[in-house]
Amino acid sequence: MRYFNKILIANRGEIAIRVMRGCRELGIETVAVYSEPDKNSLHVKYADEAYLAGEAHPSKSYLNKEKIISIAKKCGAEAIHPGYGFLAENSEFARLCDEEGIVFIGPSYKTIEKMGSKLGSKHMVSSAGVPVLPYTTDGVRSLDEAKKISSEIGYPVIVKASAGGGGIGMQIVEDESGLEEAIEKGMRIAKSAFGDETVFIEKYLVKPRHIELQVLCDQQGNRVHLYDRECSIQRRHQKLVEEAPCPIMTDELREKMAESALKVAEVSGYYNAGTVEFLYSNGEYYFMEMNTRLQVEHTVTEMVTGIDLVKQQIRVASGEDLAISQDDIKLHGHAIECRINAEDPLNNFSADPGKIVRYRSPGGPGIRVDSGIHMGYTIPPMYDSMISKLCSWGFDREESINRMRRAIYEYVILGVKTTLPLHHAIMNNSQFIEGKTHTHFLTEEHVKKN
Ligand SMILES: Nc1ncc2cc(-c3cccc4ccccc34)c(N3CC[C@@H](N)C3)nc2n1
Ligand SMILES: [Ca+2]
Repeated sequence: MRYFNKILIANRGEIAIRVMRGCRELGIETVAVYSEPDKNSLHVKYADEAYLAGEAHPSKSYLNKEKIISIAKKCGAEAIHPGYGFLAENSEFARLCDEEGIVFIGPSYKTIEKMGSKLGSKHMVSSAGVPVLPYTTDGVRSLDEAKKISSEIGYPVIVKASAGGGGIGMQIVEDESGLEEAIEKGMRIAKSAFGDETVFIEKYLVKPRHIELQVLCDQQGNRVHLYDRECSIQRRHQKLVEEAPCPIMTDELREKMAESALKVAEVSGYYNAGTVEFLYSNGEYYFMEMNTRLQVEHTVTEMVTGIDLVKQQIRVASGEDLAISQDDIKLHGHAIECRINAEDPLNNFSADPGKIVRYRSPGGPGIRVDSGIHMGYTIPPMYDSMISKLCSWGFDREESINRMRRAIYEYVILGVKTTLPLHHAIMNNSQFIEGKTHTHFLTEEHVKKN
């Protein structure tokens, strides 16, 4: 079954190739869009057709909604897959696609808009009984009110941007004396980063774990979950290592979190693939936000369930019923993903673009490499520094760690500095091996000592 004749992939790098692979397996023609510096990149070579979207700066190319839609219309693409980042969670782009009669492969623009507000989505899910941390339901409107609510919540508290993402603008407040400045700073950053200064306050959890549930819904109200992922090893809110399933998950906790995730999908009228993010601490979990896109780390979920999320996205976007029921989805083994970034971990992770002069990717049992690079490729400086995702699957967590160690040893990328040495250290770190990861794992000295 083809679902569509032609799909335009409005992205670049590894995720553009990943989506094109799903299309190719379904016999669907692929259209790439590219910026000037990307004209010789792999995703352009891989596609059946390719069109120049514009200059290097994303606003002129990968974020140029009108240009992308006009290319889709000109080449007869019936649908657009946005990947992640760029326009993936841009409700205006999804609305424009609807208006032009082009299928946006993702949820409705109304759902994207609803879940884009941290405050709005908290209200919606908490009234449906999904656990959330105590928070200022109407955002912060006055300092006095904020002081009153923060003392009720109990310090430490955290100030967050409602329209925000990726932890931008977050301010931790240890006691009331720091509240006013934190609110002012949070509002200023929220205004400049998201054009919306709304901030809210919630209870701050010290060293929580980041556990997220993958959901997949069709347009007829059928919804399934594809289990959990743990993404606690982050640096400046950039995930570095993700794994499935979560190492500390119990059957009881999983059942409750999956039920909550499906409830979030239900009340938000969600369809297509989505991820519900929770923070976990001391046996309790709390809804954080819902990501209305296919995520970078969808790979580990695919490896432990055997389900191709991109092909399922395409299927439900065409209006078909879900082809799988909850009983069809079984967890098998354990998978880990290491994000390989062209950054220097010993120089504050500063980006290190440049030409790849030696490249050999690993392989063998249980290894998956999703990358957009090749020998001789020059990594451009103006895009995200992630150049490859190294994934390993094992019968259990221990085997998946051993295979990841082997793959890191085999992986040769010369010409740019990368995070490979950091991943080597993490995969040999006793705390990680015991599954005791939390969100401040990387900030603690022990990783550097290894
Ligand atoms: N109420 C409350 N308490 C502790 C938190 C701690 C973090 C956090 C901060 C730094 C690294 C993290 C890694 C995994 C999961 C969470 C974090 C956090 N976020 C939100 C955005 C995400 N990238 C990090 N929100 C938090 N919220
Ligand atoms: Ca998010």
